[in-house]
Amino acid sequence: MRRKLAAGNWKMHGLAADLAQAEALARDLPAPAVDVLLCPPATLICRMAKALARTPFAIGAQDCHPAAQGAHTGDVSAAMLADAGASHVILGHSERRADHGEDSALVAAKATAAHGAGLVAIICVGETEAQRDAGQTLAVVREQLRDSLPDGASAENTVVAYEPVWAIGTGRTPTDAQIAEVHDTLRAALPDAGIRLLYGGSVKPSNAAEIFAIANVDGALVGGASLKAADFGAIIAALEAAEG
Ligand SMILES: O=C[C@H](O)COP(=O)(O)O
Repeated sequence: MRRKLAAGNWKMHGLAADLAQAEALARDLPAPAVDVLLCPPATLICRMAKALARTPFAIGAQDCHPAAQGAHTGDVSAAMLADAGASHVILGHSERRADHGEDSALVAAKATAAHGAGLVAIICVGETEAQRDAGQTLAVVREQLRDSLPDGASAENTVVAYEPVWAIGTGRTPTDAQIAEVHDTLRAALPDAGIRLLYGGSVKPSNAAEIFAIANVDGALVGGASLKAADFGAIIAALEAAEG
């Protein structure tokens, strides 16, 4: 059985003062029945790792460079993230694919680097609205998954997140049937039955229970609602209830 995972992606939000949100969450949920991961901006990884050191909460990063080191101004390697206290790294988020022109081959190279540094790679896939309207959703996510997963991907080192681009930060979500269709498709294509499959895109306290009841949804990658301890705590509680 796959243990459920609630992952919060703070994106480019968060200053030192916001660490209080993470500390409040850890105080309110001293022993969550699901795995909980917080992915702050790189500037806060070290401090958040220290603040949450004696809690069950894991800390993740939002990207890494595929190389171990070198002349790559502004980039951060997987080993540096691990050194700072991260255990996970989000890769191939649609915002990076769009903003930085990252393709799936680069995502796979980054995932290989993450695995080499002992990090769990959270690999994101998802269709645009135009691709969904054109009936291409399943083909798009299958191709992204095939090309983004590195050799050696396993339950221990990889998580996959399905994030429809049009649902991110919009308040819109796919229907339960649409989520189920994509998750069933991804599940069938994964090389290891233990790899967890998260849904991401406008998950909030009011829709979390419904989404977590869908087969093959092993948790969520939460953006905006992970910034407030109360909202993320409510989503974690919904996931715990779904875990039964
Ligand atoms: O990584 C998280 C996703 O992009 C979802 O963001 P959102 O919950 O703000 O829609």
